Amino acid sequence: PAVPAPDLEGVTAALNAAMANGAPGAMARFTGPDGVRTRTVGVRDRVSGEAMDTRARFRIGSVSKTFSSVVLLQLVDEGRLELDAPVNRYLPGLLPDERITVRHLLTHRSGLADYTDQMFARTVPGFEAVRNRVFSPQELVGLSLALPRTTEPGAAYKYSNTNFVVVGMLIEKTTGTSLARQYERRVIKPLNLRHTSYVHPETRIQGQHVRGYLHPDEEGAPLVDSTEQTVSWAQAAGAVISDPADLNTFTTALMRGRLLSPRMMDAMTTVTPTDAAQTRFYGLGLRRYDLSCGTQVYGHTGTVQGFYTYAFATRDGRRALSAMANTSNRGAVNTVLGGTLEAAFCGKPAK
Ligand SMILES: CC1(C)S[C@@H]2[C@H](NC(=O)CCCC[C@H](NC(=O)C[NH3+])C(=O)[O-])C(=O)N2[C@H]1C(=O)[O-]
Repeated sequence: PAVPAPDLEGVTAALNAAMANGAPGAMARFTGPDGVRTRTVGVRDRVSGEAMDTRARFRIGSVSKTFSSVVLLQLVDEGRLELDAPVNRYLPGLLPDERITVRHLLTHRSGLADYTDQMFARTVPGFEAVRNRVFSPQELVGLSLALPRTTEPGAAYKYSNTNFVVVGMLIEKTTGTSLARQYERRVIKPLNLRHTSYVHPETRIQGQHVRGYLHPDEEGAPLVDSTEQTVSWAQAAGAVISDPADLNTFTTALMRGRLLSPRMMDAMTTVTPTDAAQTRFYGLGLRRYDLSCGTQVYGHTGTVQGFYTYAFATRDGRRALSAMANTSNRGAVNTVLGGTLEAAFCGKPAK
C-alpha cells in the first residue's frame, strides 16, 4: 500500500526548533521506499564549528535497551532463559523478591527503583561525579535496593534503568561472555553495523563523532561538554554508541523479523499504555508511539548527557527514522525533536 512521503520541511523545522531551544545541532535520517533522506542543522562541535553530519557517531542512551532486549529475547528463543521465570533462578540471591521475573524487567514492571533519580538530581555535579567512574552492575543494583521499591512486581509500569542493568547481568551470566561480545555476535556483526559499538568503560567515542553538550540546571550557565564519559552508570541500559544509518538498519531489521522469531516479535511488540492519552506504549524493551495519522512506530528514545535520540520504524520495517540533538537536560529540545516522527511518518499535513 502507498505510504505518505516524508515531510522533509517538517523534519527540518523540528531540527531547527531543537536548535532554537538550545541544541548546538541536530540531525535526522529517514529510510523509506523511495530511499534515504537526511537533514542536518547546526554544529557537531562548538569549538571547531564543524557542521552536524549524519555520518558521525553519538551516544544513543536508552535506545541501548532495545539492543539489550533483542539479545535477551534471542536467549529466550534458544530456550536458555524463560520470560516468566524469577530473575533469581538465574542470578541467585540478587533480588530481594523471588516474584520479580525476567518479563518484569523488560516491561519496567519490576518495582526496582531507578538509582539515577538520585544520582543525577543535581545535573552537572551528578554527572561530574560519575563521568569517569566504573561501576560493577552489582553496585548499581545495590544503589537501587537501598531505595524503596516502587510497585509490587507486575502491578504497574514504572520506568527504571535498574531493570536493564539486571538484563545485562542475565545476558553475561547465561552466555558466560561479556555484553559487548553478545551485542557483537548477535546484532552488530549480523547486521553489519559498522559504526555501532559497546566500549564501556572507554570514555572516548572512536571515529568521527558528535560532541554532546549538557545544559546545567542554572539558567544561563555555560554548556558543559559531556562527550567523554564511561556511561558505566548505565551499561546495558544506555551505553551503546551508534549512528543514524546503523540505527535505521537495526530498527528495520528488527521489525522485519531478522533478529527474533515471530513468536518473540509478538511478545516484544505486545504493549501496555504508559500515558493517559494512550499514544505511548511499552512492550519488551521497546516503545510504540501511535502517531496522529494512525501510523504506529516501534523503537526507543534515549537521553544521555549531551544527546537526545529517537530511533523508530514502522511494524513492516519499510520506513525508519533516527533523529538526534546534541544536548540534554533541556526537555523542550527533546519534545520538539520528537516532531521529526510525525513529519517523517505522517508526511505533510492535509491542507
Ligand atoms: C526515560 C528517559 C527520559 S531517562 C532514561 C535514560 N537516561 C537516563 O536515565 C539519564 C537521566 C539523566 C540525564 C540528564 N538529566 C539530569 O541530570 C536531570 N537532573 C540529562 O538530561 O543529560 C534514557 O535514555 N531513558 C530515557 C528514555 O528512555 O527516553
